Amino acid sequence: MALKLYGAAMSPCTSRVMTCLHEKEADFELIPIDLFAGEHKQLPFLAKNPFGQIPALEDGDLSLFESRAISAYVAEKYKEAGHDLIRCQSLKEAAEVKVWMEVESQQYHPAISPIIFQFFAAPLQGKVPDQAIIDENLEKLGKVLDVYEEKLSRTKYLAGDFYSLADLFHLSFTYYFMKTPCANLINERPHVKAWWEDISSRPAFQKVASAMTFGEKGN
Ligand SMILES: N[C@@H](CCC(=O)N[C@@H](CSO)C(=O)NCC(=O)O)C(=O)O
Repeated sequence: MALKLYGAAMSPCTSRVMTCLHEKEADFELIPIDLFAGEHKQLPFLAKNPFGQIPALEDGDLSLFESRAISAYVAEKYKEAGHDLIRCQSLKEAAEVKVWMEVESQQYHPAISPIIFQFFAAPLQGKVPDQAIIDENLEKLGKVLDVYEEKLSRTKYLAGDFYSLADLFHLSFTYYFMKTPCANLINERPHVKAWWEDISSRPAFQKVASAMTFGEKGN
């Protein structure tokens, strides 16, 4: 039975889950939730995520929210299909994947998401991007990327010489980041730039990126 993913194709958190579903060749249906109409802040959606944020996933009687947890569930459920994202054959490799999934959530995301908000969400609320917030978070993100540059000079991907869920977690917010005037923060770091070009060219993400139209005409 097809999984039901409630969200919006342009939303980076929904795109994170869709990328994982495509890597696992899982059958799913995207059920649009209209953020602009505030559908995510009302029932029935609130019964799927009490925090009123997309995405949420339903798999039979199982209902999940939090894009990273949903992605980890999908990667585990479909571990025999598509690309191995969690390295469950190797305790050590799986542990490295867990480290870098946390690094994305605890170090990378808190620095990059305010920048994405300023460039893509604030204008939708009639505000101009706040340069002080952008600059403060660019400095934080630069420090995180310095760590990535060193690690990626030793391994092709973050957890090792294999693409994993840890790399995948970075795709959707970084995709929008590369559309801002700050893209040089990635491009001026050669190993990070090569990593980004490699992971963002994967077919599973290319399928998702074509619908990630935040900030384009009419959105
Ligand atoms: N930690 C959660 C964050 C979800 C989120 O911010 N969702 C956004 C859209 S994706 O950028 C959202 O629902 N924004 C509307 C709102 O917060 O009201 C996750 O990873 O699923």
